[in-house]
Amino acid sequence: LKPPQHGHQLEADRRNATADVGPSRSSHAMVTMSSSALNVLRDPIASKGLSFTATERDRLDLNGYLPPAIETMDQQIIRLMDGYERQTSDFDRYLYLESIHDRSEVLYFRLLVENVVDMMPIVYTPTVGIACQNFSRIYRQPRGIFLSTSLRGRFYEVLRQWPQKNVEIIVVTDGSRILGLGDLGANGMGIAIGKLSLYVAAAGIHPSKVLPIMLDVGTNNEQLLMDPLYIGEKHPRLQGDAYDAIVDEFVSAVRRRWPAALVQWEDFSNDHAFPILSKYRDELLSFNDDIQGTGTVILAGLLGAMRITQSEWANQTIVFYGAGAAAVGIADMILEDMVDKGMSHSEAKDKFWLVDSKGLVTTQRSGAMQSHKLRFARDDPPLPTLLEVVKAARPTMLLGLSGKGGAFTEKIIKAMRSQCKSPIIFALSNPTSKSECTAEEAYKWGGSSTIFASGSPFAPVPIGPLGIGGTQVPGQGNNLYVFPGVGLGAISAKLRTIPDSVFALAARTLASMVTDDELAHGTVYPSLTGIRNISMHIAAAIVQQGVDTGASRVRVDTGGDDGDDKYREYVDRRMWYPDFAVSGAASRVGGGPSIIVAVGWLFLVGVHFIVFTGRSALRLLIFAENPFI
Ligand SMILES: NC(=O)c1ccc[n+]([C@@H]2O[C@H](COP(=O)([O-])OP(=O)(O)OC[C@H]3O[C@@H](n4cnc5c(N)ncnc54)[C@H](O)[C@@H]3O)[C@@H](O)[C@H]2O)c1
Ligand SMILES: O=C(O)C[C@H](O)C(=O)O
Ligand SMILES: [Mg+2]
Repeated sequence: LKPPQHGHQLEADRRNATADVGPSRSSHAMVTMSSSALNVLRDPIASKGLSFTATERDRLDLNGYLPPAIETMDQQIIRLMDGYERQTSDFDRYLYLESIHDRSEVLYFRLLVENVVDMMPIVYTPTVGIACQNFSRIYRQPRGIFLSTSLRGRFYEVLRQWPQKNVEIIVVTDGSRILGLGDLGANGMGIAIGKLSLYVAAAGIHPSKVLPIMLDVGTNNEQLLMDPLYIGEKHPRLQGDAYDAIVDEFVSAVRRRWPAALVQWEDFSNDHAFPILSKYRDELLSFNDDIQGTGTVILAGLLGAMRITQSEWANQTIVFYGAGAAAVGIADMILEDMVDKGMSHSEAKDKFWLVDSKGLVTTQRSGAMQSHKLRFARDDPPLPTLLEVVKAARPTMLLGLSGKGGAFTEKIIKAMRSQCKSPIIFALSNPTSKSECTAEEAYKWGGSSTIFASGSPFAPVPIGPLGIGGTQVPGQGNNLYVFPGVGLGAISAKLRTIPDSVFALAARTLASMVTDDELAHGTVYPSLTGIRNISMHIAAAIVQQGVDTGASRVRVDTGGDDGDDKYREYVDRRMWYPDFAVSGAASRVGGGPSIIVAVGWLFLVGVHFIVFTGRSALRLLIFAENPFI
């Protein structure tokens, strides 16, 4: 995010301004006045825009730099919503919201919190995908940190200069696999920014404590390399030792600068995603969102689906279309849950059928196979197409993680339906254009008892002519339900690392928050309107587990009872709500004066105390001498 300016820094600017050497004495006064006042107005964390009060305007020399109107936050929100509603495309809405983000973090996040269902698809998938594809073209001003090949050896120096001492959450990408859109190089910064918007809006992390980082090691995207407007390093991606050294330098720099911060690895191609996760997960507070966050959210959704069909793992056969980071992350989580619930490892593994671009993932395939796939390879003969796999496996669950839009064709879904009463179909690839099928297609071809979820949102679908059969509400099977709560929990508990048990716990917590009514509509995820509550519950469960197992470095006073509420209160208190009253310039800039006021009060109370006790003592003395007074 933009380097935040703190109250004391703003005050210092005001004082230093008088020492400015201007071209002439008369213009000097003007320059100094305007620069300090404009610093306040242009600081996206401190600025309150038209909500600066008359007193604040006097104190901060803002008079004349703002129009006379003094507005409440709600009035400002009305104006911003009016502008939002005038935008004619989602991409324009994205640009509009980002322009607010750059001017006032508080207003931007208030808009997101109040309009989460409408605005999530704008700042996040699917629109963030368009933003990433065009990131170099829409680039206006700095946000976050670019650690690029040309800065090798200086990463710590760059992080040290970042003005925020207390960064809590870092989302880092190397841009190599942005959603299902492939290698977008430095343009992938848009995804880190989008994820962090959710950390703030959905988990209440303060905007000054989140930091998007782009590890720009080049790109293999020819179009970008040839684009004169491309903002990233214009060379092919570093590989092998050179790549590893960059990641290593990044990790060392973060650990030195912000040892307690959490690092979320985002959208790394799977050749790096798995090795990075296993190399650093025990030495850095970190997790991979695409592997672990996705595994968690999909496990939760499938547990919900089994509540609808009143079945259990023993009754399931699961076909994965795509056998990369996300698919294997999900398979791992399901496998663990199956074993946890009493199945043997081999019994559980037999439930999985993974399909990649070459067909069924099987040990009988010739040539080398990536180790993450090998773990789930079957011993069956090769089957080249998804349709053949569906016919052979007879799945009850079909999960799309291929990045291949439209891959779940009518034939495939109908073949599944002919073998199973309530097909569970999750088309999870992002953005919408990469979804393996639409919600409408899933219900149309799979029947009205189909249970559907998708990575990017789809609108509810009416059932039967004129919707007489009610509506099916597709759930959004997206890691957005998980990473904000996991991050919030990890930093609230001050964990050192994030073990697998945290994700299993997050999945159970999320699954438990789906209501029977939601399930009755075929929705396996709770409504997004409650996302802050969901994040809070996940985080509280993580803190509680951390305290119980000794992994947490905080203590929570539970008052002797089992303490669920106390953990929720503890987390809830940490969550920031976008409001000028608690976070605007007045409270920050007013830090100095309020200390003076507090000291003044203490002084007066002290004087009163001395005078009163002195007077009483005097009276007592006199009374003792003369009992008739
Ligand atoms: N919904 C979510 O929360 C979520 C989370 C993570 C990833 N995803 C989506 O999942 C997709 C894959 O992500 P990933 O990290 O696993 O990528 P990945 O590159 O690691 O895996 C992609 C897999 O799909 C296979 N594949 C590619 N083209 C195919 C084709 N034509 N037919 C069959 N298989 C094909 C590849 O062989 C590979 O196994 C992306 O679109 C991403 O947006 C969604
Ligand atoms: O970014 C998302 O919407 C989900 C996921 O992390 C993805 O890579 O697709
Ligand atoms: Mg991702």
